[in-house]
Amino acid sequence: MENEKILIAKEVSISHGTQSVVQHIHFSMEKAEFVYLIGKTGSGKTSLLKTLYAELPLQKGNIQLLGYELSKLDRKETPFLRRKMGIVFQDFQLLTDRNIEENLSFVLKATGWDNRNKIKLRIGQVLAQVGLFDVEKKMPHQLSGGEQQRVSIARALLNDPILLLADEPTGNLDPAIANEIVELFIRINQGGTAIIMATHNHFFLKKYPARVLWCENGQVKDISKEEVKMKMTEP
Ligand SMILES: Nc1ncnc2c1ncn2[C@@H]1O[C@H](COP(=O)(O)OP(=O)(O)OP(=O)(O)O)[C@@H](O)[C@H]1O
Repeated sequence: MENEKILIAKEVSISHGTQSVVQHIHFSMEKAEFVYLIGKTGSGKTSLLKTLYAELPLQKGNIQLLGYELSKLDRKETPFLRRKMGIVFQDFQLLTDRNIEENLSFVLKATGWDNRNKIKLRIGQVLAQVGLFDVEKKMPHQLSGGEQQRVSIARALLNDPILLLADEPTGNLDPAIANEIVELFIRINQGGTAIIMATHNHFFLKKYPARVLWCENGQVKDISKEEVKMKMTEP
């Protein structure tokens, strides 16, 4: 269906104890959209992504996400919501004592996969999707940072998510590798997966333009290409 909304956030406020992070924000997202969530350190990007991933309970407002209403989410429903999403972190978060195949099969087994051949096949598919071959038996430390981030993206793709959340996924990578990772996200998005990529790096906006949600002063707002240009020239 065209213009199908996968996320509708209304009157959402997020706080940590008495510290308010964002107030009364509204935004929505359609199927297969690519959205940058841009904002300085501390502006609330991670808190918003954690709320979407149901890691932080939604205290104020409503978020309809992939068929669930987060303000009414039952704890038992959380794994089912998460199965429709993938998440990628700045620091990869691979299990350092297991090889790549074991890192990925761990997630599949935890989400109900039990057929060894199907598990092997799926792992090969997602690794190929992120451009990695013959890495199954390697340990995370035997891979470069960029390769480790590709593995973590492969892990996020295992259950064919509708929405991928990426929190500063290029923060630990040098610029050339960071560009390759953004290009990979764009390819994944072109395959139909919606993506929210949080970053404080404005340079991607110029090279890879897309919709921008700007996070500043407790607000999260859609901004136009012109506003993006103006913000990028601000000191
Ligand atoms: N668990 C927590 N307890 C208390 N305050 C928190 C917690 N997590 C974040 N904060 C505060 O909330 C505000 C928003 O933080 P958040 O991590 O969401 O911002 P961010 O835009 O993702 O920043 P960064 O780019 O540094 O990750 C900050 O002032 C931070 O100190």
